[in-house]
Amino acid sequence: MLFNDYSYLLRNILMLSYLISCYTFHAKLYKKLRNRIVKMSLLPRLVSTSVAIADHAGKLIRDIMSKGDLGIVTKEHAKDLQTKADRNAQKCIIGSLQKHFPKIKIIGEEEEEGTSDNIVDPSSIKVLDIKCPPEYENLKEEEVVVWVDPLDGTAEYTEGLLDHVTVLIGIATGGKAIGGIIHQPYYNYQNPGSPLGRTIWSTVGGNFGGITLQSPPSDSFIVTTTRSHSSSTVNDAVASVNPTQVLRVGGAGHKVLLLIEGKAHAYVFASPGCKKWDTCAPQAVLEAVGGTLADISGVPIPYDADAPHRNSTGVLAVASGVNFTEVLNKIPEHVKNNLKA
Ligand SMILES: Nc1ncnc2c1ncn2[C@@H]1O[C@H](COP(=O)(O)OS(=O)(=O)O)[C@@H](OP(=O)(O)O)[C@H]1O
Ligand SMILES: [Mg+2]
Ligand SMILES: [Mg+2]
Ligand SMILES: [Mg+2]
Repeated sequence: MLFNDYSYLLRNILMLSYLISCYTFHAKLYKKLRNRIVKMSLLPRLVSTSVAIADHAGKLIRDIMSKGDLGIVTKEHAKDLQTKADRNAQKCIIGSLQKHFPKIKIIGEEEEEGTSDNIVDPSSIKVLDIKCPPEYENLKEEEVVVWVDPLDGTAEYTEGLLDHVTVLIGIATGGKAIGGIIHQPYYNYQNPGSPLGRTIWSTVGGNFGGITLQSPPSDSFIVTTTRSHSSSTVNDAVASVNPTQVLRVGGAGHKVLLLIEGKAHAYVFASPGCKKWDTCAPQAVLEAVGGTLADISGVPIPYDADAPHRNSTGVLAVASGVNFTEVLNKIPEHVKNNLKA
């Protein structure tokens, strides 16, 4: 009896000391990671944090779809949809960015403000090997504008075209896109058993991760454009670059991923419908891999805080290795002028 009491006590002491050592180990590891994050300069810290935030927003988007009640409402017109996933993802992204970077200016697609629930936990932030170009080493929060599209490809989300959906967090300073995060919550959803979702990140002039750059075929010229918002000007612009194939898909994030993975040569959208939160992150990722994104006349898109939200002069982008000027020179003057008017 006495022996049993002792062995019981000993077992509990051993168990307790094991738990304490586990806790101490994890607390030390956590502190070490936090210190590494805190010591990083702003841009890599913002990119690392935004990767965790975008991953979390992606989980919210999948949760809402799996529960089945999308809470769809229309915004400015019948084709302009918003779901509970757009709203919840925006609240999570803005709330988390504000918590970690209180002085940066954040511009999101939806009206929702950041909330304190669903804030990304600091322990989920991984220290990524992000290169900060020397000119941004001393960047301050006050100099940064972050453009957020919490769910790019809402119409496609509601229609079950899930690989068109992305979460976009674009980082800008001095009017230029300098960092981007594109999270694709349903990447691999048609390959059961493979890990679901992926996150691509970049710093312009630095490095990128989460994707393998592939060249598009050299014996064709594949163009990607909108699937839901065509017009005669949109179609004239596409036809003018003599495509061998046209991929009509949703989302600016998704279209730029097609350019990076060698599935399309150019993204041609001669329409004033796309916004800065659609293009900032994709542009930063595309430029980091050697591609180009500008307006339909080749003029750089400005990303300052007071820039108009709408990309009223359209979008033209090419994959790495495709000559932007050659494609631009094929866009007819009437297309460029229609968008300037
Ligand atoms: N007013 C207007 N005119 C022309 N085109 C427009 C307009 N509003 C939105 N769009 C295009 O519709 C697509 C979806 O819009 P958004 O990216 O803003 O929405 S969302 O992020 O998917 O919620 C997107 O195009 P694609 O994703 O390329 O199909 C937008 O560029
Ligand atoms: Mg929208
Ligand atoms: Mg969008
Ligand atoms: Mg959106």
